[in-house]
Amino acid sequence: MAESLSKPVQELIVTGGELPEKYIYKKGENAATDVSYPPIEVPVIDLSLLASQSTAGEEELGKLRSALGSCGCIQAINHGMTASFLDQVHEIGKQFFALPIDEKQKYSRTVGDIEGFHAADSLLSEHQTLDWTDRLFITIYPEDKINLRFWPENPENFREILNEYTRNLSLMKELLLKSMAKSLNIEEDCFLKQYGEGAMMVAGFNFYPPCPRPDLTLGVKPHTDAATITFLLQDKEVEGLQILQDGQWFRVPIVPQAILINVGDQTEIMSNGMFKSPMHRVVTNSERGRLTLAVFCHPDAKMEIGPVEELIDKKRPRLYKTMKDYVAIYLENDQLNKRPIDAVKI
Ligand SMILES: O=C(O)CCC(=O)C(=O)O
Ligand SMILES: [Fe+2]
Repeated sequence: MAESLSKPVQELIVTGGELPEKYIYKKGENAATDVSYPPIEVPVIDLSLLASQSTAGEEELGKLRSALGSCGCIQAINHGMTASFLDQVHEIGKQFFALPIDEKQKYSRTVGDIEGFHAADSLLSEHQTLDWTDRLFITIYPEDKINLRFWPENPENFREILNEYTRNLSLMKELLLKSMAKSLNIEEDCFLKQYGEGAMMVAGFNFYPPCPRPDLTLGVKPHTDAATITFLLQDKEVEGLQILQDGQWFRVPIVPQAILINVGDQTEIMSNGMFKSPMHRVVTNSERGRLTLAVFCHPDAKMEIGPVEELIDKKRPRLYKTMKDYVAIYLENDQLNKRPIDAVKI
């Protein structure tokens, strides 16, 4: 079936609580029928300590290693951004989705594009269940890959705030990738070396409108991220993210002013499985809209990525192949409903 773009969820008119069929998870699938999932305690990491040479710094590296090797995510604090700045980042997303549809559609994705405003899924197969979310997807780094045609001019400060946020995340990305390597006792540039000149950061603003039947839908279906790492600015007031651990779903509580950072498939590959790319999903709720901003970091698609040699030995044989453009492999397998990382396992 050829790709066809679906209607923004915000524009669906739901009468009498009847959802369009293609948003409904059939019984026995993964519908979120219970909102009282247990919380998962995501380790809180103080980024200002990671850079220090002190004992506290060493301890923080140990915490980082154990967190990324188990649940695959951390809540990062002391990242250098103020609470009011993070509120502004959140606000530009909220204001964009509150615009009339005609205004948002000026930035619409067209068939074949990756960037732009769109309903989260475009229908690729007749059997696919659609996510209850609308998205604005834009490349934010490096400058020469930015396509301003997809960058809203409304709200007025959108571009300025997003650029400032990008500058902060670029620094955090470097600190984290170095700290991750240091925590494994390997040379600190090991992961960064696989990045190359054309490394990219892509921002996905997700808006989840209230849904009259949270028991039948998902905001985002279960997936792992293709990225090396993902920075997630959660909604300050509305929960929704869940992580799968040992076959059970846990909700991720909101930690005010923290940035949730999770490992993506490309870090699981480069670390030869030492760090885990967590399976996660988003549930919907009937009362309040939810706005999040996920920023995905990707190495240059032309670079070869693969397990770092120092992390391969007799006890820990190589788990993944070496490849170029993992994102393309990811998309291809995801569309076939296959778990992408399995395609590059040895
Ligand atoms: O909105 C969220 O909490 C998570 C979104 C997500 O998993 C994604 O965009 O990949
Ligand atoms: Fe994700």
